[in-house]
Amino acid sequence: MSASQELIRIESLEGRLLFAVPKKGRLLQAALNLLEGADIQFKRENRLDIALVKNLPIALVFLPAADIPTFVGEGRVDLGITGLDQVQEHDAGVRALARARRLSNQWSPKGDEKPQGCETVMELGFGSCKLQVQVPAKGEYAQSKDLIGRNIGTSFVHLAQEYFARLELEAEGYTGDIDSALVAGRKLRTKIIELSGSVEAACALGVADGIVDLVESGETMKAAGLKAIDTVVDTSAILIKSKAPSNPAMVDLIAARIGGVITAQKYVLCQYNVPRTQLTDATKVTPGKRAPTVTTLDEEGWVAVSAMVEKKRIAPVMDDLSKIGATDILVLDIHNSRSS
Ligand SMILES: Nc1ncnc2c1ncn2[C@@H]1O[C@H](COP(=O)(O)OP(=O)(O)OP(=O)(O)O)[C@@H](O)[C@H]1O
Ligand SMILES: O=P(O)(O)OC[C@H]1O[C@H](OP(=O)(O)OP(=O)(O)O)[C@H](O)[C@@H]1O
Repeated sequence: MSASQELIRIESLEGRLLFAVPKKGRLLQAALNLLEGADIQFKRENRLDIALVKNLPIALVFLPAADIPTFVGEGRVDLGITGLDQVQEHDAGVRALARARRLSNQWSPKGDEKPQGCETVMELGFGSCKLQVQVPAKGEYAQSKDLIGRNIGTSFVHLAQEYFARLELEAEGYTGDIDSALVAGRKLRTKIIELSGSVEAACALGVADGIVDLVESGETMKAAGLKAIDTVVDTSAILIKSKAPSNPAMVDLIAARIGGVITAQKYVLCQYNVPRTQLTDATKVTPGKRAPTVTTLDEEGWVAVSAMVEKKRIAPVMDDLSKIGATDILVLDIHNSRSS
């Protein structure tokens, strides 16, 4: 792209809310599905990492999931979709930088003028996995503390540093807060080795004694001959916003739309008829998200009930309703929803 085309693009961002979306990897497709459900319409040109939204004053910015907390945290981008693990790693990095500044006396108590950091708006219901400490399945290490003083391979360097600092301090009987201990210039005995991918290979290749990496099904871990011995973070995808968004009303609108899509994905609508005498029992089975809707049927002693039920619970709920005497039980998909 020529410099002038680049300029036109940057100018066309003016007045638009910037929304960061993972550009590849595990979160990309689910994030795109959410945007589609929220009717955020855009066309991503080949190789361009910015896409203007056609029907709203928004621009999507496609970034690596690991960088999104930095852009949102510094207020360069208003909203973002990424993993909680990435936000926590970023926050741990900010703490490490602050400690390093204090140690070198470059720390100013006033801090920067702009509010830093990002806020979680909501969990998005995908990208669930665990950041775990893993060791060779047939090796000598049984607990994380056995790895103190050893080599640890990870892409989550700052979380791993804090995790092992805490372990080392516990092993020494230290009960104060770890930040003060680290600010006091305490050196980590465990060596954290930064790796950018294929972390599971590090033990077999002799680079590391243990690793800290993500586990979902456990297939990759098993294939590499590793086992998990502790969890550092239980993570899933989240929507984050900057502490000083350029257009708070637009942030709220997008959050409400995305929240509606998530609710629609999570719930089904269950409708049934039940004798009025059984209504109390039936509404205990289907209390609804807020409350069930009950209408009188054109048949003496019967009512019709309609309630939202979590998709994953619908089969036992239908069994219970049948036992109570409910009939004509229907389950309907919810296309979209809005609760406020
Ligand atoms: N196996 C998994 N199951 C579910 N979610 C995952 C899984 N692996 C990663 N994630 C989530 O997706 C985020 C991005 O990971 P992913 O491996 O897709 O990154 P990436 O941008 O492709 O980077 P990299 O080039 O380092 O692989 C993670 O931070 C985590 O929140
Ligand atoms: O427990 P599992 O279901 O096997 O998933 C875990 C793997 O998924 C992620 O990697 P990904 O496949 O996204 O590739 P990457 O190593 O390039 O990040 C993660 O880093 C693990 O390697």
